[in-house]
Amino acid sequence: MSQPSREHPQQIPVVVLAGFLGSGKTTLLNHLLHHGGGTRIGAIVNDFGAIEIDAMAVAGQLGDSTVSLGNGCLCCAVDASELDEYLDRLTRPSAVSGGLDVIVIEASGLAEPQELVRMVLASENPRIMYGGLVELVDAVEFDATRQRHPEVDRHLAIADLVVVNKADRVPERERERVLDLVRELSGRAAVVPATYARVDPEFLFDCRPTRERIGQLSFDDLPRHDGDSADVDGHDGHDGHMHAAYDSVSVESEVPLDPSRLMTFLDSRPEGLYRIKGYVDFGAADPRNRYAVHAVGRFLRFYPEPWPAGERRLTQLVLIGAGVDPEALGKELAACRSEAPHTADEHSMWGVLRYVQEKGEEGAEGADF
Ligand SMILES: Nc1nc2c(ncn2[C@@H]2O[C@H](COP(=O)(O)OP(=O)(O)OP(=O)(O)O)[C@@H](O)[C@H]2O)c(=O)[nH]1
Repeated sequence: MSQPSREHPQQIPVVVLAGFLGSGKTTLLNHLLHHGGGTRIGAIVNDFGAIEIDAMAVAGQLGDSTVSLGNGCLCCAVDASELDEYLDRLTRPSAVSGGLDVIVIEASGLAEPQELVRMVLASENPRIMYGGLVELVDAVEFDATRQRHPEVDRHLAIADLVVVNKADRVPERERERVLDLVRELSGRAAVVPATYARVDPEFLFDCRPTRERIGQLSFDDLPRHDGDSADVDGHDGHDGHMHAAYDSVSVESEVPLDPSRLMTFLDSRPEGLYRIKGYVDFGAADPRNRYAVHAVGRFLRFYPEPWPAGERRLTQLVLIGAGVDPEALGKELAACRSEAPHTADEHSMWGVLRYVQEKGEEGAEGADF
């Protein structure tokens, strides 16, 4: 979307990637990393939850050009000077050989995008420039998300690019309806449908020089919502933010989980438990693979993948929900630990395998968090 101008050839565009929980932000970031056509991408990954699942999912692909902001919501967890520190790290001439072409900040699914944009605009780092806001929309969940979070409309209104994702999961007429609605709400943004966030990377960053962005946001363009007294650093009351209503639980276990117990837990998960992500170790039930797990609303999928060599065998899960009892959820998950982690029961994985994607059924890029 944005490109260093001739006057500031070394300025690196910083693109903010936002969108509600599970809409496909990490999938898009991974897509860009795979299909960026040689563009050197730095990433700042922010997660809501104490275990950095998203950072793990992109780690290894970026080497020293990724930094992770850890627990909490970017718009609250750090102030502009802290963000600057991360940007400095990525833009230091020695940081990545040859330098980066673009930096992508993957916001937590509960972030307030305008706060992030403000932070980038307020950055004192002369080597960066604001490169635009990309909003991901889950086409399946869009109506329900808007109902629960009317502020989504406000987020779309300041976006530069809206990717209406999961097109594969809605019939064509429904897709067109959502696209029209998003176009109406987002005003000046380019709106593109996508499956597995496969959009042309050129939508986000220009691989060739000098295309100046038209109508780039400035502070004045950023709407201030009711009660928003944010200063330039983006510090304000956070009561109206989406994350104020959400709780997250992080669970880590060295004892493998019992597949049947976990499925009982997942099949009866409470309505408000909107998002689950992480990796599960089923121990002797499948010693070769770890299972990436994703739940978004009522959608559930497991993605088996061979344990990386030398990786500690751990289950790491982050659960995010509204109106849930984090302590009770933690206890329920703890009760899913296997009592006989070294004994395999050949039937025990059946429940899990129902939720494993068939080859060719979904995106070829597999488990993208
Ligand atoms: N069917 C389908 N699934 C998708 C698509 N895009 C992403 N997914 C799946 O949706 C789930 C969530 O995707 P992520 O990329 O992790 O979403 P996210 O926005 O980073 O999630 P949070 O970090 O929790 O906010 C994963 O299981 C993805 O594989 C799509 O276009 N179609």
